[in-house]
Amino acid sequence: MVRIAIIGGSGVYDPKLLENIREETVETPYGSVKVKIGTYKGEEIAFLPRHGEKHSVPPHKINYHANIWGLHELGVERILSTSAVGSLNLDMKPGDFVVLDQLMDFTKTRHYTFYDGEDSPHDRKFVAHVDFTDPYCPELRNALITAAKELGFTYHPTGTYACMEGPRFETRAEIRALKILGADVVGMTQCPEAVLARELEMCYASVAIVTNYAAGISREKLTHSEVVELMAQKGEEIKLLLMKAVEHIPKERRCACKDALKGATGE
Ligand SMILES: O=P(O)(O)O[C@H]1O[C@H](CO)[C@@H](O)[C@H]1O
Ligand SMILES: Nc1nc2[nH]cnc2c(=O)[nH]1
Repeated sequence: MVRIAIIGGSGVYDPKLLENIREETVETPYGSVKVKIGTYKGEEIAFLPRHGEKHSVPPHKINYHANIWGLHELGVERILSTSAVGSLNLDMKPGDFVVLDQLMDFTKTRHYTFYDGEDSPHDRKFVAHVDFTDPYCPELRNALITAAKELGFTYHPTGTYACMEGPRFETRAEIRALKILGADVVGMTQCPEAVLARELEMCYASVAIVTNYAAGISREKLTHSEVVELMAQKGEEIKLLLMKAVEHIPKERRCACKDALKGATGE
């Protein structure tokens, strides 16, 4: 049974961190999803690159529902992900790791839930309003923080992520507004990925890697190539961090994530 999955963001396209890799295609009510499954220190781990192996899928077109449902079908309970972000916080410099603890959703065209009542394309045809006060699993956050500490990486134990629709980068005015609202970093993929995991009672956490200062803070033009370039430079560290974090994931789940649907459906 595969209990742990890694979702790779921009710059994290292959599971070179795993051994004995096989590929599985999982059919879901939202379409099929290809997942690579390998082992790390005897533990089976699933890996999927959210933009596809060749970064062919833009953030607003990712099939988040198939990805999360597919991992759930495999028996995954814990998801670690990476997110390349722009920083609004001068203390969070390019190359720094940020273990996200909060998010704000400014996306516009996405589909945000598995629970569409009668319209749901599966047998979960109920209404559900999950608690999302703390959108990230505390146990997975601790595993990431402990790993970053042990590896001596420059990291920030908390950070608020503003999720924008994209695929364009932000205007100066949008970053000014997001800063007033308390965002530390900005990206385009945490929503709905994080809440869909919560809706299936899976633990989810994301380590953000700052690739640039955000629009208006950076003096340079923002480019995706700069994002991918910095992620490539950090590739080895990201691999080490994820695998060290896997070692620190408790076998038993004592977090609230596993009971997310309790009370959410009004039953
Ligand atoms: O969040 P990940 O998947 O790391 O990707 C980030 O990198 C892209 C911008 O360069 C956007 O898709 C943004 O969300
Ligand atoms: N939205 C957004 N996503 C990013 N990913 C990496 N850098 C950025 C950025 O500046 N803005």
